[in-house]
Amino acid sequence: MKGNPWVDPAPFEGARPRVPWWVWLPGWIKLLLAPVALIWLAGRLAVKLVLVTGRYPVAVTACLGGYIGYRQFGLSPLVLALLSLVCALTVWYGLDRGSFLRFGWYRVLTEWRRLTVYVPHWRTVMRLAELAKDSRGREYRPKLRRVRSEGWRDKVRVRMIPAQSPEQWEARRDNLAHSFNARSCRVRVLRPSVLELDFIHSDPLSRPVAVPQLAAVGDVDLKRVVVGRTETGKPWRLRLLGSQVLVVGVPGAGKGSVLWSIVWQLAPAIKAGMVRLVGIDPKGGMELGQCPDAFEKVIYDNGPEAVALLEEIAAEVKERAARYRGIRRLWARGTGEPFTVLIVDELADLIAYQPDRNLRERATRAVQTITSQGRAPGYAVVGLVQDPRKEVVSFRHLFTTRVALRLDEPVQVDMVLGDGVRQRGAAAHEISENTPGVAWLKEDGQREPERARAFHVTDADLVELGVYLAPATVHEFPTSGEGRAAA
Ligand SMILES: Nc1ncnc2c1ncn2[C@@H]1O[C@H](COP(=O)(O)OP(=O)(O)OP(=O)(O)O)[C@@H](O)[C@H]1O
Repeated sequence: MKGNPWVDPAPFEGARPRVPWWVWLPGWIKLLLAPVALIWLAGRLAVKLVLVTGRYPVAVTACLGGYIGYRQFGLSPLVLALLSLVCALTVWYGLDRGSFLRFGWYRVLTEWRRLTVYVPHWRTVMRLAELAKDSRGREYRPKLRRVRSEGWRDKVRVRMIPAQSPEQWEARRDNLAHSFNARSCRVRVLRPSVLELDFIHSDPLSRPVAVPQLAAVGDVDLKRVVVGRTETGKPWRLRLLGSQVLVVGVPGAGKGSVLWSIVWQLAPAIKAGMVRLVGIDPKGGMELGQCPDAFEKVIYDNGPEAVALLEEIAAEVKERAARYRGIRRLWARGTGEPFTVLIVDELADLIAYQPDRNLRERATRAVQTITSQGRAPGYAVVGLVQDPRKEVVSFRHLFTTRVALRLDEPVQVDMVLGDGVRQRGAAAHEISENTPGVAWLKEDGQREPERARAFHVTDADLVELGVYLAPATVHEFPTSGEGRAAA
């Protein structure tokens, strides 16, 4: 026999079976601990049952009610009760659709989506999206908390794992949206380590929002001027008193509708003399010329006249601020002086594209004075811009309310709304061309951006506005002699 027939076996590479620690305890200790373990298990089961009932109240009530009804009364009364329930729900839907959806349908939808979409796929998606982590043989997985469906979106609360940051979730918004069959996903931070994900299924702002009736009396809250509707169905309230507003959007994005929605809502106050509008439209009056009666003064170019108007307002701001000093901190209607809104249709034409350097610098200085000092003495600027580049509006930070309508590039969203706002879901560059007037809004001091659509102010509405604001023509009453002669 040649050589040694013995071959070394390959080293054992299988994982050793992990056995729970209590298996090694002596039998008598196991016996002693058995009742404690049973009580602990029963407690866990009770907690689970409470959680399931809390998460699926409609399903649990329906199943339990159905079962008890069947045991007590039999099948026919149960079918009859079901039919009556369907009739009652139909009547409820017919009488008050809003409350039916909110308190009925969306609750059912919440439970359905939780059960069929989020719970079954949560673990796999977290692992594949690398949002779950393994450390020392233990898996750390983000916890799925409350789910609320509102039809057009699902709000899903999540508890992050230790050492995770919201940015990691923001970087995976698209992955999450596709994994859970949604059109898009937004990430909001609720409190430390708790996030809320919005899974968007449809656009509640796809239809234009009609302007409301013109109010007859002149009581307008200048801190909450309603200029449209937000995607949650609430009014879009724009702050004018104590704020400066910058509206940015590509041509055709609907800047005109934001502008005219503001004027529309201010109309009663303008008529009552509480608000004064001043306008500059460097595009030759294409926009503001549609309803000149709304303005006390309006200039249709970007030349010396427009600059003189800006300087006149800047001087007024300084003069009024000097008078208010030590007396009041913010304009109020009790002062008897009108609140002034300066509307500039294409701000860049005045402060960036103006070829005359002297005029450009004077205009820039005046606009800076009004925006930086006009808050307290009751002056608001509504500046509309197509191009948000830095050199175009170098003092964007002086505008405390920014409105981003449809934009071309993601970087423009950061320029308008500020750094990090796009990551929180404000995708103004993704607004569809088919929904002009839809915008992302951000006010200083408010963390989360909001999505809204301005009222659709049609040409017919502008005619109505013009008639409403036109100075009353006073016809001389015929004297009795003339009256008789005419007769
Ligand atoms: N809120 C809105 N709802 C529905 N349609 C709108 C809305 N706003 C604007 N539109 C429609 O979109 C088109 C472009 O609107 P608009 O002229 O206001 O855009 P713009 O941004 O002012 O454009 P430009 O910069 O060229 O003046 C118009 O046909 C208008 O009817």
